Amino acid sequence: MSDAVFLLERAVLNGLAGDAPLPELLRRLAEDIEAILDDVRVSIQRIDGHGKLRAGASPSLDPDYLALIEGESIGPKAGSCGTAAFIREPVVVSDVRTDPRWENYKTLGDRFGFRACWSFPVLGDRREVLGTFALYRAEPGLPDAEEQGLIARCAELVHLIMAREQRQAEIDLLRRGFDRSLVPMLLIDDSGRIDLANPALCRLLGIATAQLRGQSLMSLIGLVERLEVLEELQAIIKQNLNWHGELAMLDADGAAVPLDVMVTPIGNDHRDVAHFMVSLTDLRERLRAEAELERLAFHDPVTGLPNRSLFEDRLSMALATSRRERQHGALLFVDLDHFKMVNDLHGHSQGDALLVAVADRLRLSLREEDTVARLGGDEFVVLCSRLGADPLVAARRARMLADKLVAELVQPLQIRGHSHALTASVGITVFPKGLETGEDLLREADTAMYRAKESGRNAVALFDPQMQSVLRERDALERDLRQALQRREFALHLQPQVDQDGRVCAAEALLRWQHPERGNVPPLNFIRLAEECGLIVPLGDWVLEQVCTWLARCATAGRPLHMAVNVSVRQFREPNFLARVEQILRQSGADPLHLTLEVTESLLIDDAEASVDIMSALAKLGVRFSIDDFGIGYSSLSYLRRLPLREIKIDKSFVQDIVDNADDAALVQTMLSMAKHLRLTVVAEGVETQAQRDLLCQWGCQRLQGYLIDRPSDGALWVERWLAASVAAPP
Ligand SMILES: Nc1nc2c(ncn2[C@@H]2O[C@H](COP(=O)(O)O[C@H]3[C@@H](O)[C@H](n4cnc5c(=O)[nH]c(N)nc54)O[C@@H]3COP(=O)(O)O)[C@@H](O)[C@H]2O)c(=O)[nH]1
Repeated sequence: MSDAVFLLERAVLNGLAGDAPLPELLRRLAEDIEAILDDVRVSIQRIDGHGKLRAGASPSLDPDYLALIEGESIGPKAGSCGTAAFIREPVVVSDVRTDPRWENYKTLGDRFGFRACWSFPVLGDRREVLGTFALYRAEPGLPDAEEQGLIARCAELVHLIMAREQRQAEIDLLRRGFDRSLVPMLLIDDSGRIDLANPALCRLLGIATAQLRGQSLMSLIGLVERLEVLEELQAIIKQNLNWHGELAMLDADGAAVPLDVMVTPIGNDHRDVAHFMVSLTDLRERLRAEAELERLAFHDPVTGLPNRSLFEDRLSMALATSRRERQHGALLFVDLDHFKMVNDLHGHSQGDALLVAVADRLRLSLREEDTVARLGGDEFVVLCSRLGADPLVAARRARMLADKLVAELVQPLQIRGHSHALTASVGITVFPKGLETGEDLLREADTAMYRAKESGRNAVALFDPQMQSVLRERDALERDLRQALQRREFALHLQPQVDQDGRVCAAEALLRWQHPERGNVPPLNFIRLAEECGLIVPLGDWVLEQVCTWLARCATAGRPLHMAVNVSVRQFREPNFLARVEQILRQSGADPLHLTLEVTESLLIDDAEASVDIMSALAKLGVRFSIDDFGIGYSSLSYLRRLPLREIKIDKSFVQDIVDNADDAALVQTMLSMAKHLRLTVVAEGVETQAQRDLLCQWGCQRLQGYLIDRPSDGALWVERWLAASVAAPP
């Protein structure tokens, strides 16, 4: 018998080595066992994933019997095989007629000619049940000792066959998963050679599987990272650890593909690391999205230039570097002159296109290491580092650069069929000076830029320490200004306007600030500041309320009079300006026909459409509009025609020289003739001499205002005098 067993084993091992299919191996084994043992019928069954008995190899059992037990569930009373599979122990039944485990099948023995059935579970590597190996005997009884030995050995052979099959199935499943996975994967050996690469990886790199197999993983990694990766891999081989990191691999065209990489060492049973599983995630999309998010967060959407937040970051870095390196840099604040006019005249998309062109010009005029950013609107800033160790040299270089930028911007720009001639005002500040912050520098450059604007635009101004004290003074003035309204430090003066016969036809309200320490602060020193910090809005309301109260008082007293109030652009642009004027008129009881609002030409430059609407609404109520300081700003006849204007005021700078300067005389005459054509009343302001008055009257100027007639004086007293009829009224 032992020879027979030996032959049996050899046959099975040969079959396994020869890759014979499982059904054939099982069938051959069953036949060989039946040939060795007398009067036995062999049954080998498999257990499927649902715990059901499935046919394996049963060469001599009745096919009808096999059909009956096919698909039977395993359980505690499921015959010898079903029970053995269930309890994972041999079930040796000497007589199926009487054994309780055959209770449900007891007639089958007689019907198919067997009485004894000895069954052995076949367990897998993880002690899972793979199948059963059973011997049926026609007579009742138990196996003798020799048979038991043979049966145990045969059960092991069945185990070998089934376990190999199971392993193969698992390998096939894993391989299919590896091949079909969308995650790019590689299997490399401990020398870094690629054993397997799945199609997802081949697609990612554009390299065929055959080309990848046997290639070194290092050859796919960029040169720069190669050494680092090699060291890391050696470390994980030693320590048998996972590695997770990011690196770039080269695709078929040699382009670097950024990847998230997970390397898992695969040890064998002896815990020796022989292979590594490498799974990869393509990071391109994520990096693109991150880059886009960053671009949106730190760049201006119109020009693509860095925005304020990125610029402030670079500025503080540049400041720190300059201090460390004892070098000087400069910050240039570039503001386009009258840019709003482009938006108003040509629309916002033209304005945007112009901003893009300006950004390009600025970029092209600078060194690569310089930064140009857009802070918003028509404001650009330029940051230049390393302009020299000497602050004076740095200032000179910054000035040269600013002159170059101004000259560049003045060159006409052709945009969508329009030629734009821009000018810009540039403020410069050099750094470092002391312990100033980036915010301080921006304020300094801004202040210098305003200096440039004041000097007539299209100019460059350098911030100097003197400006610093101006800045400090400005801050102090702003603090005082904020308290001045509550402390009732403001007063309103009135200055009369007369007709050619010297009769008073109106009075202009002029604001005065009586500061307890500063004394009389002239409007020119605080109106712009009040505009910048928004205080002009409550202040303007207060002026309007005061004037309307006087208007109502004069009308009620039977001495009605026109009064003119200066309205600043900031005040006019308040969303509720129209409603506020209506409310003040209503509450005071003043007649709108007696109120004139003096606006400046800049109101017509910035957002003219909105101005037209508000002015028209107020004009419908009867309020008159006058263009103040006419002639010094941007005058466009087309605007004048579209606005509900009643009056223009010729600026005193023209009036003062009409006697001696032929050009100014000609200009004033032109203004008068234009006003006549447009049927507008003209008020000449700043009339100081009789000669000026005579000329103006001779040229047809209807109204005059100036020190010659009367100086501005306390409004309340002036009104009292007017009511007492001691001021001449028109007939
Ligand atoms: N938004 C507001 N602006 C106001 C208000 N009150 C005044 N202002 C503006 O401040 C500017 C300066 O005003 P002021 O110092 O009062 O100067 C005015 C007159 O005093 C001055 N003037 C008048 N006659 C003569 C003259 O013969 N010679 C001479 N050298 N100056 C003279 O001119 C100024 C007239 O102002 P305006 O007609 O408005 O131009 C001034 O621009 C005001 O707009 C306010 O309440 N709100």
